[in-house]
Amino acid sequence: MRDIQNRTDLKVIVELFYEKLLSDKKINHFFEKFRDPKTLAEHLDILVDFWDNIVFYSGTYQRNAMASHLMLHRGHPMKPEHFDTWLNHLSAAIDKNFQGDNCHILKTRALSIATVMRIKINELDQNS
Ligand code: HEM
Repeated sequence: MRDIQNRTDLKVIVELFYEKLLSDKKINHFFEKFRDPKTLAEHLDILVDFWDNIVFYSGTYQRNAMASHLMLHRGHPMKPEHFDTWLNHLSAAIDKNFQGDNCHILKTRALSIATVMRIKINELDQNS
């Protein structure tokens, strides 16, 4: 198996990742709007930009992912088990087709961003 090399590879990963998220009852209530193919396609393009920026320093993602999730949490509370499920599906989607340093970078960054997100959500809950 080869390593993640470009945006096409990242697209393969996010497509499989979202198939997994949408078919898992433990987490799919967050993702219902992405059952619409056009909404999903637009979102996956944003995710490819996000990971392209992290793995290949492309400068393609200039939005605020943290703020989106803090807003999401108000309507759909994000619990520790949701983060575990999310991370497990991401790892599985990578491992299906790829292995190597870039896979490791992507997984490590996902875990560290998820950890910061959980801390910020916790702070938000304590201050409300
Ligand atoms: C429990 C875990 C998570 C859930 C349930 C979740 C769910 C979602 C949902 C529903 C959206 C769409 C928000 C919207 O457009 O209204 C979204 C966007 C996004 N998520 Fe997550 N997420 C989780 C964790 C993460 C983590 C850990 C990362 C990064 C490592 C991440 C990266 C992103 C990015 C980049 C977007 C696009 C934000 C934008 O529009 O710029 N997510 N997420």
